[in-house]
Amino acid sequence: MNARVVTTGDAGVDAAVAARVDALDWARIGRELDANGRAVAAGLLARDACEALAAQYDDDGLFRKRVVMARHGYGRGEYRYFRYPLPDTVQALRAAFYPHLAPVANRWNEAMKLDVAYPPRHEDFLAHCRAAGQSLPTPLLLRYGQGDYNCLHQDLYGEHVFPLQIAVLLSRPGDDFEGGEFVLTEQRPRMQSRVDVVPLRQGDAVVFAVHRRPVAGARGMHRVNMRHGVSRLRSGRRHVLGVIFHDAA
Ligand SMILES: O=C(O)CCC(=O)C(=O)O
Ligand SMILES: [Fe+2]
Repeated sequence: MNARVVTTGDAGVDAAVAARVDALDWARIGRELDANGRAVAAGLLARDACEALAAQYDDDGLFRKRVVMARHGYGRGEYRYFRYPLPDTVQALRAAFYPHLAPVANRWNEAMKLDVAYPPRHEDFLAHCRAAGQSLPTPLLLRYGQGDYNCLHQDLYGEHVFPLQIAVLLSRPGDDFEGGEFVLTEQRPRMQSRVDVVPLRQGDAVVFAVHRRPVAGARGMHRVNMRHGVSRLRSGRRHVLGVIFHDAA
């Protein structure tokens, strides 16, 4: 955990989340990310933690910006970007996931012949973002109601991009909402796009590619372009926590 970012101070929350993230099967997650551009960490957050996070949506003081998706053609539903300092759980997740994902990101960039290397600590990567004018926090909470959806997109906020991000489903599919599936699409060179529906339960985290990832083909490595979104909710209400590792300009 870094000392630079001031949090609201529950060291127990930070330590428990960090321990849980460190205990994930990172070899499996790395293999699945390489193979499919996404991997699921099941049961990352307990039900009470999910409900506490979802309830934060109405706490105006926690956020720097609210986006009503329909106003921008992004979909239907809304989301809010947290302000710094991030709530403990969000800060702990961001700081704990990054060091496990940086080696995957570096491997991908090497495979794609992209001349960018990510430092081992998130705080050092954020310093690069800030030096390029990207200093606004990007972690967000999303809220969807009946009929809402999130169009396919990529969360790019400037020159500096960390190629993986996570989303944690905070609501219970089948109980709190119906529909609202997390989907990824993969656009391959000179081919039609492929869709991947990622089934999630409450508390599951999906780690996924933000924009480009390397895929081994018959004639060597090529880049595919990824997008993610959410299919229409048929009923109920769905909350998600999104953790993006680069900051925004
Ligand atoms: O609601 C979702 O599952 C998708 C959230 C999303 O687009 C994000 O976290 O960047
Ligand atoms: Fe997104």
